[in-house]
Amino acid sequence: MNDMRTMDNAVNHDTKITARDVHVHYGTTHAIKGVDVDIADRTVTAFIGPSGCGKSTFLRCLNRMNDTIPGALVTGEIKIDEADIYDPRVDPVQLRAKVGMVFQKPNPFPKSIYDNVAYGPKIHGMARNKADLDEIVEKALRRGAIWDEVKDRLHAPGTGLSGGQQQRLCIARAVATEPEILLMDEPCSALDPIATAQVEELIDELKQNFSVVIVTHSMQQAARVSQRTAFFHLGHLVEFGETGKIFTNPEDSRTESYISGRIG
Ligand SMILES: Nc1ncnc2c1ncn2[C@@H]1O[C@H](COP(=O)(O)OP(=O)(O)OP(=O)(O)O)[C@@H](O)[C@H]1O
Repeated sequence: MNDMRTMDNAVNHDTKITARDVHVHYGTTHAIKGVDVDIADRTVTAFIGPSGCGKSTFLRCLNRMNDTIPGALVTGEIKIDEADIYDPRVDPVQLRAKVGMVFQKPNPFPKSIYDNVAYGPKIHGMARNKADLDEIVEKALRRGAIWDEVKDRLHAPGTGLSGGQQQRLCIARAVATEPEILLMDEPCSALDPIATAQVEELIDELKQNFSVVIVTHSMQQAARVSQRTAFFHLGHLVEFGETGKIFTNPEDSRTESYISGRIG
């Protein structure tokens, strides 16, 4: 692992997240086994690996979403910008504003398009008045690459949009609180190829401002959108490095088997 980290010169951004010896247990299931990783700032990092290997579990460690799962126990150390996110003084709600999340299935609130995006900035006291809030909503919808499609129907329900539009609305909602990191758990798995291409293009733009970590079942997607890839297998982070290298010249035979379709 250490060799992989130092050999990986493809992205030179600073480290945003460090994880050391992270383990996750769900009751008697040991889902994550001693993961060490450094995730770079303003970079797309993909988590790949066979079903059940722990990708989503590890992703949820990064904004303490596992706290909400009864019986889940996370140990080890995870730091964002050198600060331990599991320190008891950290408020998980504030943390999740800084580390936004987009889920597999688009999940807009049963509210208007405007209110979906305005909700987070409102509860975090980001707007002094209505004009401020309007500006925040517009900026987020633009960053979500959906402004042009919704600007004339901001007060229509978010649930009335197409699946791909709903997912971009959810991305706009996630970026509205000005997070620094965006976690995406298979964000395109419910989308058709056109909507998938739009979201992938958006992910590419988002990396200018955010660290993006994406769980994907599609190796093609990982290759298209990410600069770094982590391959998980049976709860271990087997290999982590520059995406091109992972897909063309992996070090570990398990990675090789997975990318060539022999496991998974
Ligand atoms: N809420 C939970 N309660 C108990 N066990 C869980 C829970 N979530 C995940 N697990 C277990 O932890 C392990 C890792 O699951 P996880 O969903 O993180 O894998 P994954 O790689 O994201 O899988 P997939 O690609 O199928 O989504 C599996 O054995 C799974 O059954």
